[in-house]
Amino acid sequence: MNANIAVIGMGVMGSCLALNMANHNFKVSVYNYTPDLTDKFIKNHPHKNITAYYDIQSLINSVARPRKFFIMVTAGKAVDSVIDSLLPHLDPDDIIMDGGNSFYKDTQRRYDYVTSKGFKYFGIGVSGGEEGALNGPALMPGGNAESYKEIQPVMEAIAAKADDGKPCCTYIGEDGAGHYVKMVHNGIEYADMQLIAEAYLLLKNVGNLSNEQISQIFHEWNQGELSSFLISITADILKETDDMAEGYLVDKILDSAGQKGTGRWTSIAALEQGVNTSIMTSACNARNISSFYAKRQQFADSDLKQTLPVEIDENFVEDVRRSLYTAKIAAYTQGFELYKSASEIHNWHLDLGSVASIFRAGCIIKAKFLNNITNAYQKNPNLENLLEDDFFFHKVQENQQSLRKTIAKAVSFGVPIPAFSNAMAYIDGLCTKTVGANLIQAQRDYFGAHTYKRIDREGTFHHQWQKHY
Ligand SMILES: NC(=O)C1=CN([C@@H]2O[C@H](COP(=O)(O)OP(=O)(O)OC[C@H]3O[C@@H](n4cnc5c(N)ncnc54)[C@H](OP(=O)(O)O)[C@@H]3O)[C@@H](O)[C@H]2O)C=CC1
Ligand SMILES: O=C(CO)[C@H](O)[C@H](O)COP(=O)(O)O
Repeated sequence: MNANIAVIGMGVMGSCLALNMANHNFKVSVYNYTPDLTDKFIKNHPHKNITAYYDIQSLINSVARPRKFFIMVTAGKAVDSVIDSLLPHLDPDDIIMDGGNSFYKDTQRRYDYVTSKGFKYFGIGVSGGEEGALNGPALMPGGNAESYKEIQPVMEAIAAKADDGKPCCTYIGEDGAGHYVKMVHNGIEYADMQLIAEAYLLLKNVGNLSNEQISQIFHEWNQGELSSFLISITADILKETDDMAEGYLVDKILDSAGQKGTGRWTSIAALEQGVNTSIMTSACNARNISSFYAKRQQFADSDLKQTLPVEIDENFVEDVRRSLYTAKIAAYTQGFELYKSASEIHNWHLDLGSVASIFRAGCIIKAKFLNNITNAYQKNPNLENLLEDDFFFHKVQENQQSLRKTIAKAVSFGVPIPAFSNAMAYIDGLCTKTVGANLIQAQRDYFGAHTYKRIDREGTFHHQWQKHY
């Protein structure tokens, strides 16, 4: 068979992507380094456009030139190992693609390595989970620009389609750009999920609402400006009854969340770049503190926490909704600031409007709201901060009092809401002329002669600080 493409890695994502390609009439060769997974896949999903191979040489021989290999294996050493197994057998201009959640610096290294051998390399961000991989994910390809035309037909065919029919796939930029964009997508995903979890906690613990009531609230929110995949699945999750015992499943799930690393990488990249992604970082930290489950139970049983009474008025649920929307705007603003900074540092020329537009369908953070972000960057591709766009400026102006009220109630009641709080602190930090950094400058100059800058004249100065006490 002269296949159009080979998919390597028959795990959850690789097998679904292979089926998606085959369903779009591409001839697909599939391979997994352990044969059992390949056998299982072929047995469960026989398809006229899919052929399985059990040795790498036969797999390579089966693909039409320039050959295209889509690797979908566990991120890390497995990717290097698959690349090394391919390289000795390739012809010039053959293309290796890595669709896993690889760290973008690994992708930059692999891009240089594979390109130096005369072949082409793409790091492709894939989002949408199992369902997206099968029926249409959002795809973020980064790599050799001149070879993009070779992979574009298959990528655009399998990608999700937004409401305007456009594929949720666009060439992102050179080397690690695609994986960088996916990494920050996941950072935003962490923030979105944490904000939703905080809204849930407030409705449950402060509002004293039942799972059924909260599910209905999320379902209603999903009909309006908060409409998104994550809000819709939250409404479903809260309504789900346990299949092993009485009651709701969500109440039986351990209150402790793990993480594979992409959210943490986003925060580290942001700190390296000097960009504030406090809402994403607070989401990572919230997962961290959730994992100290036993310690939290111990402290909760002590009377260390002292709270204040809270009055709930009839606007409480609407205030939580407005808080969630405002904080979500702040989280995306931080994410897109990070993209802008990375684009300048790495010379990627990221088209932020296109990035927002490919998140409109297929991916985990897909949301109605992404149309507004796309519009903002279409109006002004050089927008420095999303809050400078009229739409977002007015939304934050209209809704922020709700966020202030909600945070005050949560703090009084002792409900931890780090993402909401960081969103407010970010907005206030941006909108405040004096943030206390004059004192920080003075302290640095006092203890380390680091010098300081003045408001009334150019230059840097050092002062002989006196001990007054
Ligand atoms: N699941 C999701 O929702 C999403 C996942 N991703 C990313 O996609 C990638 C794959 O994820 P997923 O399909 O969920 O993971 P799975 O665990 O289902 O599959 C992993 C695959 O990698 C193979 N593999 C593991 N080690 C090696 C190795 N040393 N050499 C060759 N192949 C190896 C496995 O083969 P075997 O089982 O035989 O060891 C299997 O085919 C990851 O990078 C993940 O982060 C991206 C977006 C969404
Ligand atoms: O990439 C994804 C979705 O976009 C994956 O689901 C990702 O693995 C989720 O990250 P984590 O396990 O750290 O929550």
